[in-house]
Formats: sequence, structure tokens, C-alpha cells
Amino acid sequence: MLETIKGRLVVSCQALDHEPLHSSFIMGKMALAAKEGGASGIRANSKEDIIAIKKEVTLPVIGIVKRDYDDSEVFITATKQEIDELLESGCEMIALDATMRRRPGGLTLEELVSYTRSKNPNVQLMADISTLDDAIQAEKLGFDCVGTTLYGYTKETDGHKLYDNDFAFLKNVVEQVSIPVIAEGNIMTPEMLKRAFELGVSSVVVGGAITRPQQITARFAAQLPK
Ligand SMILES: CC(=O)N[C@H](C=O)[C@@H](O)[C@H](O)[C@H](O)COP(=O)(O)O
Repeated sequence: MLETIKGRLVVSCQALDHEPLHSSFIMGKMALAAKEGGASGIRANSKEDIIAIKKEVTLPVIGIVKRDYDDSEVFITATKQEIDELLESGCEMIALDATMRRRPGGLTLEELVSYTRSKNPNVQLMADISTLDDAIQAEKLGFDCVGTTLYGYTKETDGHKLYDNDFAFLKNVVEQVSIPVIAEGNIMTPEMLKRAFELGVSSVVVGGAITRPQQITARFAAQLPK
């Protein structure tokens, strides 16, 4: 999958159960629309959505399962259960939280990587990181790529946006790791996508700016005359 999406756009088609477009059928059509618009890959949440998406497009899928656990802040592909669901979904790549935060049940990231590799060595692994240390650790653990997905979404990075200071964090990650870097998180415009590629990323994931109408509407509404 990494080769297929190199230099290309991945569209994240996700709507959680509290969002208006929450529906596997709708996410399938969203993926079809993204493909027609030029997407070379899809990022999707849950086995059900991935199966529905694969009925609509042949594009490769980065799969996650978002699930909250009482004993951990980790919610993206946190345990073996989510890995098993994604392996059943047929997605080409699995993305998992690769921060250093405690996982549910005390499972380590290394254990989860080994588990996944042992179950299906052909599925590529994407590390959703929030810090440079996460990225360096992910490379050491054998991830196929890192994504800046959680930058700004952890206690340590709260309040930051990927594009801050002309993508300073992204530049740092690209410089410090030798595996492909995928820019993901608050890529709001085509110009930002272009800038991310200029900084040397392998691919860019865009979600809300394309697939969350409530978010897009709010950005327009914010410009209404007072
Ligand atoms: C923090 C978190 O849960 N991010 C999720 C990761 O899968 C998605 O909700 C994002 O939409 C995706 O990362 C793309 O980012 P953006 O929607 O900003 O283009």
C-alpha cells in the first residue's frame, strides 16, 4: 500500500456514532466520491465501514478501530481485539496508536506489533504518533511508516496543530526517521497538502476538510458578517 499511496492523497472517511454521517453505507459512498476526486487510498474506522468501503472502491485502505477503554487514554486500535477485527476486514494497512501511553490491560506496543506480524505479516503497519520520540520508537519497533495523526491530541501536545510554524513538527519527524512519514491531522487546504509534500512526506491523509460537512460548514459560518 505504501508504494500505491506514495506522492498521493489518502482520504479519511470516518463518522463516529455521534456524527450525522455515521453509517457504513454512507462511508462507502464517501470513499467512492473520494476516489472519483482523485484519492489513491482511504483511511477508515471499523470493520463494518471497511467492508462497506471495499464494496464501493478497490483503493487500498488504512484501517483503524476507535474504541474507548476505562483504563487507558489510547483509543485507536488499542488492543488485540481491534487488530483481529481489522485483520478480518481485509484492509491493506493497520494504523495504531503508537504513543508511549499505557494501553488497556497494560499491553505493550511491542507486544501488539509482534502479535499483528505473527497473525498476518503482509499487512503493513502505520504508527499514529504525537511526538518525535514516538516516531523514533515506532521505527525501532519495525513499523512500516509513521503518521502525525495524534499530534495535538494528547496531553503532551494539546493545543498544537500540525501546520503550526510552517509544519515545524512535521519537518522534524521527516528529518529524524528513515521510514515513510504520512502527514495527517488538520490538513485543511490543498495548499497545506502541497506544503507537506514539499517537506518530504510520503503521503498525505485528509479527513474532516473533505468528509465532515459539519466541520466544513462551521468554517464557512465562522466567516459570516457579524
Ligand atoms: C485525532 C483522531 O482521532 N484522528 C482520527 C484518526 O483517524 C480522525 O478522526 C481524523 O479525521 C484523521 O486523522 C484525519 O485528520 P483530519 O480530519 O484533521 O484531516
